[in-house]
Amino acid sequence: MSETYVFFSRCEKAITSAKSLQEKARNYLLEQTLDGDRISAVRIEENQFAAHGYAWMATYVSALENMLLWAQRVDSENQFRETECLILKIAFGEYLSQLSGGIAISQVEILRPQDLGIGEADVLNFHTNDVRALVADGNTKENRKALADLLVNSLESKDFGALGLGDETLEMVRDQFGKIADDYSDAAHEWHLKDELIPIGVVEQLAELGIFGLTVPEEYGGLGMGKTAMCVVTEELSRGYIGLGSLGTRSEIAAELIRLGGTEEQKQKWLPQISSGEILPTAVFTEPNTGSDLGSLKTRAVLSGDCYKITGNKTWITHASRSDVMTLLARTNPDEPGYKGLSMFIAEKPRGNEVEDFPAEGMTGGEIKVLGYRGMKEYELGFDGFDVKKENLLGAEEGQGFKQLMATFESARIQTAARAVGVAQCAMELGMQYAHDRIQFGKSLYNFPRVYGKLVWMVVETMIARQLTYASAREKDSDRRCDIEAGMAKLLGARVAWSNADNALQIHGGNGYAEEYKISRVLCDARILNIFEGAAEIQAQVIARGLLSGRN
Ligand SMILES: Cc1cc2nc3c(=O)[nH]c(=O)nc-3n(C[C@H](O)[C@H](O)[C@H](O)COP(=O)(O)OP(=O)(O)OC[C@H]3O[C@@H](n4cnc5c(N)ncnc54)[C@H](O)[C@@H]3O)c2cc1C
Repeated sequence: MSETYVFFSRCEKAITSAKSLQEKARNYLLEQTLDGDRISAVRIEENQFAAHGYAWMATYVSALENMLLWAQRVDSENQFRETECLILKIAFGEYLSQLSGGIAISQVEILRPQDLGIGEADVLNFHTNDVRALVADGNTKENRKALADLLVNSLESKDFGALGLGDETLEMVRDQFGKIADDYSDAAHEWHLKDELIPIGVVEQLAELGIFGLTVPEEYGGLGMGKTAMCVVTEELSRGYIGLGSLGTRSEIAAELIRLGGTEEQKQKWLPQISSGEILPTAVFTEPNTGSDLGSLKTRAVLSGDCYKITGNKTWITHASRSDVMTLLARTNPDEPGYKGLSMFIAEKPRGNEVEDFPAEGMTGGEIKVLGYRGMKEYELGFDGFDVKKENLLGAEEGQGFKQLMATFESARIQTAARAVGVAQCAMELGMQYAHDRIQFGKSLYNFPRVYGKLVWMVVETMIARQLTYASAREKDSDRRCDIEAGMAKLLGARVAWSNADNALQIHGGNGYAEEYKISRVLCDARILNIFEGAAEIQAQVIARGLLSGRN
């Protein structure tokens, strides 16, 4: 029996133990939250810390499962080298330890086993010989040092462990977009510092490469690629700059909305123009008093002749000025205060110009200055009798807006998870470069265990977040429901991006705090990932509810 085989089979058995632990937590939570045979929303909220902690626990277990699948795939391609072996060892050692020792669901909230009704005996049962062996030979100082030695030239070789994409086309796509990301890396920092829009020439270049229609079916003018390709492109562009990786986000949302919820006529009309990048969409959902609880939004749409008149306020609208069409969620039925009264519109608007950001009748707007995630700019918008043609009601049916939007959440979250992985990789690479260049106490920072230890963990955890993201994309590509998987990828990815950025800045010392250094920007860029596309608490809620109701 080969050593690799023994290792994999040990990982498999540890996953079985982790799943038993997860099952104990689930049973405990069901006891707390079941009202008859239904899960009670009120009781979930009363037990929110435990419920969200359970979501995190399940995310860790899924992460381990997907890491093992990754390793097996890589091994089948004869690419399971010492680097991949150490990544797997450290990942298993650390996450298994945290499962029974405590998971930081935020910097100030540590989930302990007892919070989920898991007693000492259960923890002892979890610590099987296999789990103990993996922890003992997991995130150890020897393994961290060995991996740090193997990664010493990674910035030149761009080899931070085999990705296991298993597809030559995807590898080529990755190379192509990776080069673009590298080419614009310096310019992007200038756009950020000057708080400028990404130059339109760059948008046009990316449009020509098809990023706006990547996943749109070919019959509607897109490239007809899967969500896995979307992840690869998004990750690489975001590694250069989150703004580049986010240019396609609103096109992806609009295209999904129209593809899944539009009439055939709407698909024929809008999808080709979105795919080519001829029109840039913006997503207009959030309101000043309504963010996470979108179902209660207030902006009204009243039918008057051939048009709906839109009245109300929206906020946090990305790329709003330089866009040509808004996917706009508004209330068509005032007697229905919940999500059932909402409808989605494909609202045309003129693009902003040098004189006016919003040269449209019935529409005003103002820029919101932000810490990071610049390059497209954020706006608050006011609508006062703004006209939207009746034919632009999505699906030609009122009251479907929230459902239509929910149907796009999986894809949007997978795309955001990929952005997070790109930002995490960027932070790690910046930290590694600085650690090599900076000499203190007569040697480069990379030589200190507390410095390479941070970097090694960044490499490992970025790979974990990446594999979870690819796994959710594969689920989506197989047409399976994957709201839980997408939520897990987004939840973990956002944390990894933030912790990588924070720790890479730490490695930069004082210089990291200077605007001149890219890591200062990456820290600000990374922070948003835990807030938009569903804040971390909302993702945890979705995951917990889904798992408690028996979906996985
Ligand atoms: C840079 C940026 C770009 C954006 N782009 C767009 C865009 O293009 N289009 C658009 O429509 N919107 C956009 N948004 C809005 C974004 O989607 C919202 O900020 C997000 O949904 C959170 O809503 P909120 O800010 O109102 O926070 P709130 O809903 O007020 O929540 C604040 C915090 O409270 C906590 N919280 C909320 N609900 C719960 C709960 N049930 N349980 C426990 N904790 C909870 C969370 O920690 C959350 O972060 C953007 C936001 C930003 C900052």
